[in-house]
Amino acid sequence: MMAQYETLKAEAGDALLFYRMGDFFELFFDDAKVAASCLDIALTKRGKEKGQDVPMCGVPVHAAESYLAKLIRNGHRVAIAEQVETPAEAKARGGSKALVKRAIIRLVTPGTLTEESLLEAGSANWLAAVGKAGEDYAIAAADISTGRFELVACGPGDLTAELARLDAAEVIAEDKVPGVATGRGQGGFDSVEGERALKSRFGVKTLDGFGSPSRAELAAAGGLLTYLDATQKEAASFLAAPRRIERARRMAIDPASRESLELTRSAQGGIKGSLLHCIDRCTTPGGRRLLADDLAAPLTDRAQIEARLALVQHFAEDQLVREDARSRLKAMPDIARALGRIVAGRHGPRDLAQLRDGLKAADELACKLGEGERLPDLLASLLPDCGGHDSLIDLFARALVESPPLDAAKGGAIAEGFDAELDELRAAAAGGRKAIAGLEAKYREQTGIAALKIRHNNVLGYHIEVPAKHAPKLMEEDSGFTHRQTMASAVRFNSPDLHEEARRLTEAGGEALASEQRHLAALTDTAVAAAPRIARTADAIARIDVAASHAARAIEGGWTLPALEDQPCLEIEGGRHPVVEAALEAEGERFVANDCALGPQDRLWLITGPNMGGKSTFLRQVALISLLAQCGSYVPAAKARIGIVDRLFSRVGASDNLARGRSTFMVEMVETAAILAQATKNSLVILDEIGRGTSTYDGLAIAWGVTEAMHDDIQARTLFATHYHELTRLAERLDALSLHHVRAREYKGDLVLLHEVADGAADRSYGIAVAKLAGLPPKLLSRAKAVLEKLEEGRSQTGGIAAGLDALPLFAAAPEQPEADPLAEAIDELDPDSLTPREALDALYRLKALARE
Ligand SMILES: Nc1ncnc2c1ncn2[C@@H]1O[C@H](COP(=O)(O)OP(=O)(O)OP(=O)(O)O)[C@@H](O)[C@H]1O
Repeated sequence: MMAQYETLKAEAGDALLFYRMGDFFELFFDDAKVAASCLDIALTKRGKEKGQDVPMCGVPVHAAESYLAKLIRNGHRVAIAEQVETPAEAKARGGSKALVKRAIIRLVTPGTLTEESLLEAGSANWLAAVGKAGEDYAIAAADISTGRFELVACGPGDLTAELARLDAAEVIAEDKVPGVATGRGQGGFDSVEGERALKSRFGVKTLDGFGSPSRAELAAAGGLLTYLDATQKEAASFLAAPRRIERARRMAIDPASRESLELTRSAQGGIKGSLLHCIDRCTTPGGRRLLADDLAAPLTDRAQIEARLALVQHFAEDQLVREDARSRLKAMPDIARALGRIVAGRHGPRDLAQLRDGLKAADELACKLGEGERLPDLLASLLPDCGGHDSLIDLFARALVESPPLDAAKGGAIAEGFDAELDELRAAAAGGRKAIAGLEAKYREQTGIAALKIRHNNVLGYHIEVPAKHAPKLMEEDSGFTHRQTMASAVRFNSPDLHEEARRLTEAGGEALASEQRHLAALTDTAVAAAPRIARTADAIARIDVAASHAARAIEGGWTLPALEDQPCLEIEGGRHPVVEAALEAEGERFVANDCALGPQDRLWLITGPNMGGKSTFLRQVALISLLAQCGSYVPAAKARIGIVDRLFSRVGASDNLARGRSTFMVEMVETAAILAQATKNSLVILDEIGRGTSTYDGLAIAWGVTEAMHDDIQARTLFATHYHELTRLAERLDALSLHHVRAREYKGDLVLLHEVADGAADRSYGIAVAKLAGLPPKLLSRAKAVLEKLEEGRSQTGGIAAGLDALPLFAAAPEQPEADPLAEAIDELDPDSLTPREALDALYRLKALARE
């Protein structure tokens, strides 16, 4: 057995090996130690290897899924080694000592799950493979729980952003990829292999239909498909045809910006407190997954965005349509995930019934939605995808009982009347059960033992059981009963009649079960054959759900339909931060709405004001409103006109993140450098106190430089919140920069924060007033005030830290013209092709002389 174990373990590599032994999966050696501590189960030992105890632990097969879930969540991969023959087969093959054959039937990894219990209903579960060809990178991503398959080409610099968008459960690559934590794949990361694998999986002769993927994309697809084959073994995995994602048609958001805007996860790491949680009013898990996708990748194509918005408007403006659609959606099963399990062969009869019910509901929803007049184009294009499954629905409706069992093992999934032969077998089995009940009554009467029972167990099958004290009667030779087993308090018997009835019953039952299995297999085949179409239906339903969710959220929050523009403008009236507003509402407080107006003439807002005044909130709300609009959602504002944003950057100064122990001044600078390198005229940049994580002089100098660069070179729409009041001097010189502040008032010695954004710079910083709000001791505060007065006195005498800046040649930011270089000019004038050897030698002497000068 150990030899067999070693072979399988070698195949499993770094995955934990679940070695099937009877009703348990056992783990040995280091695997056992790792699993026992992760699962908090007992570590025991079994036998010896080279004189040492062999550590062992095990989990029962029937409960294996929950243990698997825990291991996977903790970052482990698990190889499942099953018995692939029965002990009887092993005996027949190799005698009584023969070892049952085992084989790894699946490698369970975070990115290749299909089981309901191992997945989160509302999030996609991506496996991403990184491919490379020359300097080009690409990602092939698959979610086999729903069949989605994407190819994305990207440069080395965009890779992390793209992986952050996917938020993959597992990332694999052939070699280490800079800046990305990846697992080892199973090879196949080359374009030739990728092309072959794609062609063979989708049965096509050319890849033109998939938009002719690049070499890097093919390499990624090759690695991905090889990994799926290696982990899924014999089981199929469902993949729709690959979709090539054009990055240019999505808003680029780098990982740091995603984090700082808390799009799909809050700063604490949970979904609560994130934008996604705040806007999600989806009623289906598929809708919820698509909403998360949409938020992670807002569009940049105006027509596409407007098409989505028109669908939301359709639902927003008609309460009846919206509510009817939402209540229908709410009752729909998750057909995408059911399909994933069916194709993988890890399903039960209930999954087939989910398809039946889901597809029927989808069809009915489509009919209902189709009744409306003047349907939005997007809806008109989605409706046909919702239907077309009539024959499958009809077949499944006839074949399956209303609510079939999870598991096919005990039968009872196929409906009565579907197959006359099956009905007969079932009737025979039922007759058998009745006959046995009749026998029980008959024997009680015959023996006069009221406590006589006919029971069933796996060892004896059907048998007669009487309390021990009555046993002698049945033991008599001519009693007609045969003794089978004596226990402490009861004795068990058989009888020829019972034996005969039991045989008939078992036979009929067994045949009925086999017949059910055949029907279920045929239904499964039908579903698998229709998989691509069913997946399209699931996609269409998800899109409808997302639109209805946006509409419901908009009505709930009084949101508005944004207008989109191709020019880089950004005009928001009465904008609100949806997450902060919801948090305030929960405490019975009111959010103060604010306006923002950025355009080519006024594209950089410098915002000052007291701590806690609402600067960060304002910055983020502007970013979130733009992002929501480009996802195709209404926005929390009274009015919004949004010029399409190609890239969104959000940076928070170092000290804001120090609590999490992640950000340092260095990271802040690296990120600022990234913005300067990547932002364009059409980007939206949000800088929250950049430069404050270092000494005042250095910080101000950097903030100053960044402001100038954003204004003069990048020219992106920018909001910059800062405590460096000295920066406000830039307003005099930079045309497209304007000053704003969050308002505060001191009332009877206390600070009142108004959270209103107003024009002009803040008059003072109110730092000490905020410290008072925070409850610093009065003695300390009066000392701080005294120090401040001294400092301010000093500032008025010397001009403060920004003294001397007025003398700075601000507009000499461009490097000065270098002095003319006669030597370079002389070399430049030479035309080597037209020189004779003699002239060339002369030229050389001339140049040497020039160099000496
Ligand atoms: N528009 C608003 N209406 C009502 N309350 C608000 C508003 N904006 C912010 N607040 C409240 O003020 C708190 C602080 O806001 P925020 O973090 O944006 O301030 P800040 O000016 O960036 O502060 P700091 O300079 O210390 O980082 C928020 O948590 C919120 O409770």
